[in-house]
Amino acid sequence: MDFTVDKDRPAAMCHSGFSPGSHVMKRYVVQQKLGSGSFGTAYLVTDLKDRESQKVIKRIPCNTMRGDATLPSAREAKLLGNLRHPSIVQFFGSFLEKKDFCIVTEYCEGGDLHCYIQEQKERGENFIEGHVMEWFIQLLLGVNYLHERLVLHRDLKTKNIFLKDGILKIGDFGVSRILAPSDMATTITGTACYMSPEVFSNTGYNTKSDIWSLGCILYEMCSLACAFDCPRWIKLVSLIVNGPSPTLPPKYSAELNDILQRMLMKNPELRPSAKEILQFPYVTHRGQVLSQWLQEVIRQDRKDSVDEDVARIAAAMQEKLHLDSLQAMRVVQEMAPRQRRRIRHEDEPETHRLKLKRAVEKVYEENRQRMEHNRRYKANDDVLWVEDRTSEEKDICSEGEDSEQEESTDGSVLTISWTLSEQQSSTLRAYQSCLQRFLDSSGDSAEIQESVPWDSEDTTVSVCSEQEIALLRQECVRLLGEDAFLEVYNYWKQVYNQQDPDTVEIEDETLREPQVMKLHPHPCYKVQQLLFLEERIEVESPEPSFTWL
Ligand SMILES: Nc1ncnc2c1ncn2[C@@H]1O[C@H](COP(=O)(O)OP(=O)(O)OP(=O)(O)O)[C@@H](O)[C@H]1O
Repeated sequence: MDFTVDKDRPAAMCHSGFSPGSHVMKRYVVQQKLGSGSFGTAYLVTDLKDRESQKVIKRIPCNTMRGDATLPSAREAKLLGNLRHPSIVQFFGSFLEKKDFCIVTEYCEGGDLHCYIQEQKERGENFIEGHVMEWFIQLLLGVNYLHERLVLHRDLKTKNIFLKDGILKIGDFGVSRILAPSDMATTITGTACYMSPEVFSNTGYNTKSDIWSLGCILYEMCSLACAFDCPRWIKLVSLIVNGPSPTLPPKYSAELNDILQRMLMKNPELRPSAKEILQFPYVTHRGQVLSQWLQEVIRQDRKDSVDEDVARIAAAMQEKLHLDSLQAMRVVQEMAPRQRRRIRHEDEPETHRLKLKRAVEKVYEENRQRMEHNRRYKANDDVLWVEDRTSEEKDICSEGEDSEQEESTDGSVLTISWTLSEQQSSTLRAYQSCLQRFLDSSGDSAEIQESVPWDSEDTTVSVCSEQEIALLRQECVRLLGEDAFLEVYNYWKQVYNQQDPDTVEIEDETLREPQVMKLHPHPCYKVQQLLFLEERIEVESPEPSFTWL
């Protein structure tokens, strides 16, 4: 449903890229291309000036940008660097490479949430509620952080959420700002199925519009399908604006479904803020369980690293003793039989050494067993989560699970998916302290130090202007070429001029679907958006003149 283009992309849209092994800005070595999206191409790179860490460079052709937007874009990019939160993909900087604008961000090795959900869908299993709740809380903390700083994301979707060290991170919010710092292009041309009703009625995009999108993401995490989806733009709009809100599958709790319904209220004023959602008793309870569990994992991890040190020392001692014994044996072998008999009686130090060796072996074995016991971690999954299963879920999940699980004091089952690396453990510590701070302060925002003054005071922005529509039209022409654009545009215009564009049977020969729509569905979908917006701008009243279902 969104406009990700790669294979589908017409030749006109292809642009220059980095080749693997090449150096960029004498600092980054390109490892591989990660993929292409609507705005540009993402590459995995090694940063030679930052401990050879892995980062992502997103290369955006300047012709994708609105007008001469590079200067404001650079300013926006600089401001993005001020945002630091465990649930937000870190933005490192930007530069111009030839004629392309490049932004450098943190690399999230777990890929994006969209792919993760697709894989789960292929397995035919839903995520359990504990898993969804942990992700949801991570996203709420990130969105709350942005909103407290008066920053709107404007393009929240599963493709813009990444997994790193088992934590979900909101990314790509910079791209929309950087591409269109002075207008709202991305608000109207973003991914349609996450758009809120107010975007279509042109009453302004605000923090509550992000909440709507987050609600769509919550639904998708539970149902493994889009909350609102339809191949026809006009029908999709009608579903979002007037259709009923979807409900979660019955396996999820009434509390979670209630939260979803509140996030998907058609009237943005009735939707709760991220902070309010975090303060709902059900979410707070889950947050507390999660925070305690994280504390335990961090404590355990510290203890494990001490245990590892003890084991290393024990092993070194054992090796030293072994070498000493070999040395002693060689000396003894070189002796005459009489000499050997004599020293056998004087062999007190050797007996002492054997005792010491046995003691060290015992400590070593104890340590090994303890470490094994402590690591009741599963290595087959790339996600960190606390299970809080119903007994039925426990039965289902225990089939085929060979990892040991422990009941915590409040009955939740604790599971961690890996042995923590230094980086993972520091991410978890940052996340735990951020969650705990929120729980302790009940969301008190007095601590905000820096503010990123992008969005207006009330963080409401208009969503559509004639200029925007002109730009969208230009983009459609660029993507499809003039002739194909006109063919698709005229086709949809005629379809929409029918009495009920949704149900009309297209019998008229002149209304045969253009071939290009099959070849390049994503750009053609944009043409539908264009028509919708043109219609919107023509009418004075905020209500669209289409026949709504
Ligand atoms: N920080 C990152 N860490 C890991 N993978 C990333 C990162 N940023 C982007 N990617 C991956 O690179 C690919 C291209 O991403 P990009 O953001 O350009 O497009 P998209 O999000 O797929 O589509 P669109 O731009 O239409 O939203 C995707 O597969 C995405 O998962």
